[in-house]
Amino acid sequence: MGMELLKGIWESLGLEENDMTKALDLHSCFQLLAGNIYPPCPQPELATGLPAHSDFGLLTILLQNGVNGLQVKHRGNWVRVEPLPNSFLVNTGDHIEIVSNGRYKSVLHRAEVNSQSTRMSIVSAVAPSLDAIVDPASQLVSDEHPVMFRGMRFGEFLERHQANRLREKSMLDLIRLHAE
Ligand SMILES: O=C(O)CCC(=O)C(=O)O
Ligand SMILES: [Fe+2]
Repeated sequence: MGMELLKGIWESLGLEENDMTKALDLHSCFQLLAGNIYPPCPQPELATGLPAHSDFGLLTILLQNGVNGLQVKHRGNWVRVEPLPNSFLVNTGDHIEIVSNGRYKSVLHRAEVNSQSTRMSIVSAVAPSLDAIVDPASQLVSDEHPVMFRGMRFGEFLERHQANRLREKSMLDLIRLHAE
């Protein structure tokens, strides 16, 4: 499913699927499956489920147990995302922002808790191969669109990500070459 979605994204950017599969070594891509559990909290207004962050990787595919909690930042405001029954929610990750030279943005999101129900989510991340050096696709760099990020081996990005606290889009800021 991730690969089908990526195909559409490459197409929307005018990139060749084969080129991207090769550049990011997607035949041995890094995939991570993680589960989050948010038990009911007696004072939800004093607690955070997950602080605001963007995900590493290209896409994250999220399955929720039908309990509200996810919020995304949209035009400066936090917006609640209602889980739709029998659906996956897909977030764009930092590496789509890097590869697309900023055409796509990674989604800033957070999870809140509530006092009534346990919330659960399962996250599947689709990311480049650990040894792939991820940098903006050369076809998307021009005088009007100067290169926005420096290249970094995905494995190194991940190690640094794991060593840091989740904080907004701080990982992208580490490799950003121009202020937005
Ligand atoms: O629980 C959620 O809805 C979000 C989980 C999440 O953002 C993450 O695990 O990165
Ligand atoms: Fe996330």
